[in-house]
Amino acid sequence: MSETEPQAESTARSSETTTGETDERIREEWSDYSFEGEAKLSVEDLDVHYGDDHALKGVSMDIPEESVTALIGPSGCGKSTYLRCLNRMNDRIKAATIDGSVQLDGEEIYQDGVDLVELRKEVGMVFQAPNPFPKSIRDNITYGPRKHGDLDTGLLARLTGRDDSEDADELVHRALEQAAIWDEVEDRLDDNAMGLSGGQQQRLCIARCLAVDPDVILMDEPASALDPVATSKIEDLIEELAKDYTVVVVTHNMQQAARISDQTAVFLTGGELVEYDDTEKIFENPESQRVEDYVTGKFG
Ligand SMILES: Nc1ncnc2c1ncn2[C@@H]1O[C@H](COP(=O)(O)OP(=O)(O)OP(=O)(O)O)[C@@H](O)[C@H]1O
Repeated sequence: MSETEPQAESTARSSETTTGETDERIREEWSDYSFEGEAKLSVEDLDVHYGDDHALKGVSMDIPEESVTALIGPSGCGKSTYLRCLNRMNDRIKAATIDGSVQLDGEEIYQDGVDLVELRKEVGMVFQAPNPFPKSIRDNITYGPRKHGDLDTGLLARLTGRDDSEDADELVHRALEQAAIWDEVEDRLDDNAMGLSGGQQQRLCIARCLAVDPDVILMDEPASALDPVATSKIEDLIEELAKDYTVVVVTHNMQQAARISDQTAVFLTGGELVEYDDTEKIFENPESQRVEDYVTGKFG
């Protein structure tokens, strides 16, 4: 992980780097951006329109497995739109038209016949505001696996006499432990999740996402509604999760992106991905003047 903090002062740069033409050159250069390990997701020429609004313009980038990729940029530049394309959540938005390609492990997710329930199981999502179900902590965790049929309960289980409670208990323990919240809730698993603090609720939502055994976890500003202590726990957790999962996180907080991510993609107004590189490079020595201005706080 990068220890880098955003630079306080910008270095002098040629004015020509502010032109669109030069941004194009920069994009061509980093389109060869190479990282260690395999690409988990490969995005090619992704365009999204909401009606006449062109929200994402020809975005191409590969996302490496088992690492943290941060998406940063000013409000409205298309970060959440991009994130939602990675598990086809934009399909739910009537006005959205999506063109281009997204491959997960080399398989096109935008081809006909893709099972969206399976896809969203493999590519899970955690939202900005914690959104636990108004059910017990235990039921929040077992809900997904039951829905996907991974825990066989109900009529069939009763008829066959099969008792899956042990499996369920193991699963609940594992997911809560992985989300670093087990110690805080182990003696109140049957309490309503709505009684947890905001930070605990968000870690429960992460545990709920982990319970269905995803490969990729998409996070849309997962700590923006939390206080600094709860935020720090989520950041630690994200770094820990990246040992086993591919994490893609949208954040407005540049220090956070610098602290927790391995690579950073900078989107700027108009839905363009302007630069994508190792996080250290983006924060210490970006190619684009516009990116430097953004990460040093000159605009945005
Ligand atoms: N459901 C929607 N219907 C219509 N337009 C939308 C929808 N969602 C986003 N947009 C538009 O698409 C553009 C990109 O929005 P998006 O939410 O992806 O940006 P963002 O970078 O994530 O913004 P923020 O940082 O404020 O969350 C904006 O112009 C926004 O108004």
